[in-house]
Amino acid sequence: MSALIAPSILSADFANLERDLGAIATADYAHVDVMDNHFVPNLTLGLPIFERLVQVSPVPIDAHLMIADPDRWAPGYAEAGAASVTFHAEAATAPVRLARELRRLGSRAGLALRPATSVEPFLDLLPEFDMLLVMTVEPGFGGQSFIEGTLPKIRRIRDAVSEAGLDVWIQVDGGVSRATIERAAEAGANVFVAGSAVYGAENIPEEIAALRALAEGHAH
Ligand SMILES: O=C(CO)[C@@H](O)[C@H](O)COP(=O)(O)O
Ligand SMILES: [Fe+2]
Repeated sequence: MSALIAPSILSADFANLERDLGAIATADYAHVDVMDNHFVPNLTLGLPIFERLVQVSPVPIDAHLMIADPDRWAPGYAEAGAASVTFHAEAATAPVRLARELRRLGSRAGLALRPATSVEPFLDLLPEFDMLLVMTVEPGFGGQSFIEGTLPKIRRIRDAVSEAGLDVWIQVDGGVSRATIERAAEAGANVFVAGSAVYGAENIPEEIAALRALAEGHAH
């Protein structure tokens, strides 16, 4: 499976989001972090801005919802045209019902796990999802360092997905850079979110290409 790169616009200039989406036109997705100051101690943007981002982005949008009550709010992001909507396992009341609703609305459905959340209770639900997101930092902020202790969870998901013969993508988010992406790919991740590494680079297209090449060198 090829490696997909999804730069996070959390590290973009919020006064120039259209320009900064244009800067990642060679990426596979634009990763949009929605934070509500309840599920995480930070606040970013909501549906009115998100709807415009979908309209102006040169690449499909991958929504990462760090919000309370995703059962209520997540379908709106699929209706707005997100290619993928990921909500947190810790926040959802009825994850299967919500995943089915997202798929019915035409979006891929993703389930996110904080670093300390075990995947075991969710393994039986893998067929209901298109992607599992393993947070490799505590959600809420960009620029944190990669938590190596999440690698066994990535391997566990990779093994469960392949044993079940499923095509569930594994995304990593947080602290992904040239220094860490190979270990995440080796463990089984195939979708790589990078905020500060991409937007902090001198040459953004070159950084995206370098991350993709490093990940593909270790892909399964
Ligand atoms: O979801 C989040 C943070 O909660 C991320 O998507 C960050 O935006 C990643 O930033 P870097 O760690 O790559 O700087
Ligand atoms: Fe994210």
